[in-house]
Amino acid sequence: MASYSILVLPGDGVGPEIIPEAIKVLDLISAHSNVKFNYETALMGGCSIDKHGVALTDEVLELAKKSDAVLFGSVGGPKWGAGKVRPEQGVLTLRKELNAFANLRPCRFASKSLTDLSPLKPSIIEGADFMIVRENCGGAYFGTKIEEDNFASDPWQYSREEVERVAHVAAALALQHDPPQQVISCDKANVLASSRLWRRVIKLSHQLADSAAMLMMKDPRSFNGVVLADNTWVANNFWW
Ligand SMILES: CC(C)[C@H](C(=O)O)[C@@H](O)C(=O)O
Repeated sequence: MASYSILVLPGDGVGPEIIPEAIKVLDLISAHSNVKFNYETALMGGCSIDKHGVALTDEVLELAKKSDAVLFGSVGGPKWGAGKVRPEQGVLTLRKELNAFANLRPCRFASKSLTDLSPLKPSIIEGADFMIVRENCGGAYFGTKIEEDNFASDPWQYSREEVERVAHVAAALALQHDPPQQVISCDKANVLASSRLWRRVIKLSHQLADSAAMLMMKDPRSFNGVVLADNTWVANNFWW
């Protein structure tokens, strides 16, 4: 029987509520297959700040590196604010240190009965089924920041290699379907140099992010397939 170690980081807020449900699903998979999961639980985020003064301790980072997978809930909350030590530092460090450069965010309804819960009308949202592939280790989140009293900067940078590797993930997902699904790359190439690099590297169909966001609300089914976007506001704001 194959056995995998999973580091469980429930985090803050809704995390401790949803993670036990996710573990029930994993246990069910385990009960019906030849796979066994071994869980170890640790702190990350605001709960770690409360106990250790940092969002992610070196010990937990080491555990994450040694594990086969990390199951993470959520971090942050008004209690911790946006001071020098922030819960979000935990998840950003994990993404970078584990090189988790492709963040998959599905947009689909597991059951038709759930469409009534959407803020969009069922007639608009029914049948929407796309996967947002968010680049997860670059862009303005990770450039070397300058933070002074009267000046601040977050360089929004990408290398060709960073764009290529996430584009390969998007393409691999699209190619799992027969015929292959469309891949739409969303950017701000009318303003950002880094977006124009994306367009030079990725020869696909492109959409400006602002019009894409509007179309996603108006006609989400037209995005069915794979939607690729960079790490910063583009993909983060598509997540609804
Ligand atoms: C917790 C935070 C750093 C994170 C992000 O902005 O990437 C979250 O909002 C998300 O979208 O996964």
